[in-house]
Amino acid sequence: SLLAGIVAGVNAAAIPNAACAVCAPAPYLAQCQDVLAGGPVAWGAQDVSAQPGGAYTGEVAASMLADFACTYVIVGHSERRAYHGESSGLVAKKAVAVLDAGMTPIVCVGETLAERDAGQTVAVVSSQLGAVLDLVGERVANIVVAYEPVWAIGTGKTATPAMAQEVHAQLRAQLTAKNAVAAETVQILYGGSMKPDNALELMAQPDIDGGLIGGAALKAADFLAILHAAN
Ligand SMILES: O=C[C@H](O)COP(=O)(O)O
Repeated sequence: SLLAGIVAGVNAAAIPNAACAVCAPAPYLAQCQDVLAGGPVAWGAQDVSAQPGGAYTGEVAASMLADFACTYVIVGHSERRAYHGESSGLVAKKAVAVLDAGMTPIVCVGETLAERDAGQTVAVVSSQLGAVLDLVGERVANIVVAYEPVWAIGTGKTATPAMAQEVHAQLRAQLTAKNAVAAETVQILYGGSMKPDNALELMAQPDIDGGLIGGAALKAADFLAILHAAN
């Protein structure tokens, strides 16, 4: 019913200047394909194996996600890094696996509260993004970056637009140093308690190109309100 609500809302009103996708847990991707194929809402996965194939029981290879016509795959979400011990090196391998399978990785970076308080925000996110940039090479144009301060995820605490823009500008500069042409079009999303009432101000920032929405995406009306803010 969530997918149907999103599709109905996207079809009901013109949203010419924004695009959206739903990234679902792997068991629901067939359902995403059934409901969303041929429509304006793309879909993708929340994680992937770094291995392209082989005997890795329980893992979901990028080729399997491609079988369900995923456009996007989130890699390096802070919950994967924190609860599953994923290193930036592993996240980079996952990004490459996604690209190799013809999909777009959404590469998440972000600092913890302790890291921010220690003045390490830029060093942390630069290191996380740098590991990916080192491995994807000239395919940097085909990635999406998501800045998600860990302390803002699911907490109701949102980075102020100025705080978020500061980090986004830093990430843009890092992308520019890698490939100036690609950096102009790589989307940098903000995630962390983005809601209908703060989305417009966040996305008005010059280097915030959209949102990676968690809790607010679980209500179609809120997701659609954020999409209209993006538009
Ligand atoms: O992937 C989404 C992020 O974890 C943001 O979650 P949130 O909007 O519930 O804070």
